[in-house]
Amino acid sequence: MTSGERDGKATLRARLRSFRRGAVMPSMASEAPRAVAALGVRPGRVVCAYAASAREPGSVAMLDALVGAGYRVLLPVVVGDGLAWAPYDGRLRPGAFGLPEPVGAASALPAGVALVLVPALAVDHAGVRLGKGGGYYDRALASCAAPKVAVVRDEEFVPVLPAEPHDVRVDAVLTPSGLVRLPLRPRPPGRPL
Ligand SMILES: Nc1nc2c(c(=O)[nH]1)N(C=O)[C@@H](CNc1ccc(C(=O)N[C@@H](CCC(=O)O)C(=O)O)cc1)CN2
Ligand SMILES: Nc1ncnc2c1ncn2[C@@H]1O[C@H](COP(=O)(O)OP(=O)(O)OP(=O)(O)O)[C@@H](O)[C@H]1O
Repeated sequence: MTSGERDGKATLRARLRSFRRGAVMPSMASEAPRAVAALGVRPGRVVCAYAASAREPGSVAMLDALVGAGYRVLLPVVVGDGLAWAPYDGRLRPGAFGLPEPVGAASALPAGVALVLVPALAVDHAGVRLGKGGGYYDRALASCAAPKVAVVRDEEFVPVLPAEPHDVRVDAVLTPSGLVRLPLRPRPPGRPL
């Protein structure tokens, strides 16, 4: 990626962040457990989620609803330039970047994770995800085999985003309108939607 393309990613991130300022974020409390179940994940399995900030779709209600649906929920904890994972037990405290973090002991991503809900600023039709720019999720999920589902607002599911080789593609996108498996198959030329 050239420095121009990198600037493009940064500009896009700034625009997407300002687009969220002042907007009401969806709680995703009903959508998230429904999507996890729709992807075939049974109660009792481990689902990685995230504790949303005020400017991200998602909520504590989403985490409680996942627990209520019988999933074992893990949340990320920033450790250096990596992520560790700790169980969500109903308690959160302020962590790195002012984001809420779980209170219990954190460890490496365990084997047997059934699905990962991933925060994003935007996702494209190919499954390319634009995050906050720290590269945390790209590093943490580089060798994670579980399906990855990015959670964004409807307007943030867009046709094309800039992609780099290290960007971990997501397998689906969840918005308040529902779950869409990715990549979306391109339409044959000349065929209308
Ligand atoms: N809810 C949530 N949890 C998450 C993430 C996320 O995007 N959302 N992460 C996703 O990777 C990881 C944390 N990574 C982050 C990377 C950058 C920034 C960020 O906003 N950086 C600003 C400065 C923030 C500040 O200190 O004021 C910046 O770099 O400009 C936040 C989190 C793990 N946990
Ligand atoms: N697998 C990786 N190994 C090493 N460095 C990486 C890896 N993935 C990302 N990075 C580093 O992280 C930087 C930021 O990556 P990128 O712009 O894709 O972040 P992002 O996906 O938006 O952020 P996040 O994953 O935290 O939400 C990259 O420039 C790169 O240096």
